[in-house]
Amino acid sequence: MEIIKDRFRAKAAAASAEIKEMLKEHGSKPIGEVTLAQVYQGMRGITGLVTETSLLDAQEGIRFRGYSIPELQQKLPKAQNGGNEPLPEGLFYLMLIGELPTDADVDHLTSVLMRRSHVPKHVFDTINALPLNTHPMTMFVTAIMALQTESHFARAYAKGINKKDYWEHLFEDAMDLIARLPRIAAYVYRRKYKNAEHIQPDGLLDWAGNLAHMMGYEDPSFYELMRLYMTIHADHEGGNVSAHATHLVGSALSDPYLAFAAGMNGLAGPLHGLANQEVIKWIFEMREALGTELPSKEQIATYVQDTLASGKVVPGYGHAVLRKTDPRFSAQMEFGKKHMPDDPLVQTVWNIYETVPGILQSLGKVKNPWPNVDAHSGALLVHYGLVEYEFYTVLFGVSRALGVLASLCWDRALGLAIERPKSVTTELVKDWLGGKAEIWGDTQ
Ligand SMILES: CC(=O)SCCNC(=O)CCNC(=O)[C@H](O)C(C)(C)COP(=O)(O)OP(=O)(O)OC[C@H]1O[C@@H](n2cnc3c(N)ncnc32)[C@H](O)[C@@H]1OP(=O)(O)O
Ligand SMILES: O=C([O-])CC(=O)C(=O)O
Repeated sequence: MEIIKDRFRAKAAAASAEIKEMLKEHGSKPIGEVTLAQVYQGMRGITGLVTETSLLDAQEGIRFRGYSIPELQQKLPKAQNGGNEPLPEGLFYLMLIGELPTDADVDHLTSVLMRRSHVPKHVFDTINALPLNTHPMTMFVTAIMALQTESHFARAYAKGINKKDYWEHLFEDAMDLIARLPRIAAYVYRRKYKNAEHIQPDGLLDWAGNLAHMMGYEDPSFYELMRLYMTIHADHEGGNVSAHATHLVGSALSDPYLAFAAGMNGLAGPLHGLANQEVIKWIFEMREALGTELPSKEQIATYVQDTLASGKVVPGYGHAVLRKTDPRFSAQMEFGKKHMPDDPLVQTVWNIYETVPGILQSLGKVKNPWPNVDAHSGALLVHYGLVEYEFYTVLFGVSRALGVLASLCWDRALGLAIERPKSVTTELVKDWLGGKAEIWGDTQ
């Protein structure tokens, strides 16, 4: 039995008992009011979910179990050969268990993931059956679905299991899936862009380092970037599209492969995770239109105005919850200053940062004019030669697995219910406004 599962069992049992008591005493306490506008506008600001792994503050940004990104960069274990960036395995441990891991905990987790990382041949055959022009996110999700044959949870459920034991089987799937994703992502990358010349995993490397290695990158600072990237993209509390979709589908007791694939289909949307590809595409198009590698701030401003005038969003800017510069953007900016301060593409990202917020602010309707995580990531990747921007969201997805699958373990361990909010028709809303109907659902 792996130590991490025993620790999770103990933590989840204690939390479950505490929540039961809390609900017994306070379950009928109102938590807020909902306006009609919120119902029509993406439920923004409605508290309706519990997610233990991280919490987002509109001003400060994300905290994972209470720790900010700079704190994690300081406190999480690093790669042994002089690494400076946190190992994402450590973040996974923190999100799952709720405590900072020791170096030994992370070492153990790395070896557990390595041991579970085998991907069956039919998954590769499934990827190979897709036409080469398939988007990498479609290949990635298709491979995850093909891997569903391996679900312990689905097998156990078909045989018949006690509700109390759901999480035990789900946990196995979550660990297996996280272990296998770097291999799948690297396979997609090399099939689509590197002549299908695949690279075997290196049993001595950490989870993110191995991903870099299997993709064919050998620069140690790219390994460091992957460790940082996989850490900062992992979780963003529960209401974002990928986390919410995973949670929602998992609430029907669809196994973790099915639930995670649903989350990844959401991540593939341009207003969510696909924005990282859109950002770099937009910058490349701008450079081409202006005929320069390093557009001036005035040129950028004009290009932004043109983008807005054509009815498009400026990718990488704005956020549904955040109201300041995303600390994930700042962490990447720090990385850029340290490793590639003179790179013209990275400098362009910084010049855009000085130009766009003022313009968006002047529109008067954009609630957050500041950059999000996706505004920066692509430029760092291009620096190391990873220019195939359609692949970027796959990297985001590998990282996001850590948060949403840790959360799924919590969902089942806490016995959370199938998600099923009430919806209404506009017809009913009009009747309600006219005093002819009630609108609330059964709250019991
Ligand atoms: C990992 C992530 O998912 S981070 C987000 C990645 N997505 C992007 O970067 C895409 C660009 N940004 C956006 O489209 C939005 O800011 C979102 C989707 C992130 C948030 O959406 P919302 O919460 O609805 O934003 P908000 O309440 O500020 O929107 C109000 C108006 O401002 C517009 N707006 C918001 N951001 C931008 C932007 N970057 N460029 C232009 N207009 C924008 C909205 O489209 C909306 O316009 P409308 O009233 O004409 O429909
Ligand atoms: O929180 C959100 O809605 C989007 C986001 O930044 C993420 O999921 O990382």
